[in-house]
Amino acid sequence: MAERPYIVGNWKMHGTRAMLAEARAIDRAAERLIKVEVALAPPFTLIHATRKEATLIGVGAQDCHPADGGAHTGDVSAAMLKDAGAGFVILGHSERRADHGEKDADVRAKADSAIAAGLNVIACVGETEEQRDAGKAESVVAKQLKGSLPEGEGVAAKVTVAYEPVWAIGTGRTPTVEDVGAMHCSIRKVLNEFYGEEAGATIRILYGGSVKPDNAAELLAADEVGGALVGGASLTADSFLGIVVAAAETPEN
Ligand SMILES: O=C(CO)COP(=O)(O)O
Repeated sequence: MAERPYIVGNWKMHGTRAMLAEARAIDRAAERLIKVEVALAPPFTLIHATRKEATLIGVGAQDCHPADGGAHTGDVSAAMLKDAGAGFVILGHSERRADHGEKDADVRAKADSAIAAGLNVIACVGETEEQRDAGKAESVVAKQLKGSLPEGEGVAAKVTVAYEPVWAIGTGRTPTVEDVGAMHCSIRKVLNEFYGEEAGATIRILYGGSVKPDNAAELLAADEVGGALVGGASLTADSFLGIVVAAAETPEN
């Protein structure tokens, strides 16, 4: 894979303005770590301020509404995110699927809206522990991809996929490197079928779920892993930069 590894911090529902110091420190270090593409997805309330504090790294959001605007109290449109300084949006995270009942079709509608507004999309997929134990992990993920990825000419260039096994999020447990590689190869096959081989091959597939500085190197070296989507370990510059450094040192895969 020719592209730089992509390391994205998902701050979830964490962070007040005090966290901007972390964003600044991450941004400053990113200047030296040019072999890695670094981004943060803070909560909505910090997007604009993060964009102003951190000028080198990518800044994105964690969700958007599928409509352009209108009577949707409490929601935020893709165009508003763009206006606030976001360059991308994470969609279909398992916490949104669980907390808000988001279905694949909702994720696709949001992705269409985000791309129309000029944002890139990180589309999240992943199986539950029960599904993995039943031997259905790859088929569940393939179905999520086919149902939630945006379609259309030129769209693949705007898409990143994040594989996040639900049982590995925030638990300290991770799949084996072999399992990550097998799943990422299976995702690559689906992407090649869905977008055509040329476009499908360019999409980065991130791994997410309990990525820490001490396990990042081996997870990032797994087959077809193009980076990481990091939750807990992205909340301090120290631990997040530990992962970014591991990515900078990982040979291309
Ligand atoms: O959900 C995640 C990132 O989107 C992963 O979270 P943790 O890194 O805290 O397991």
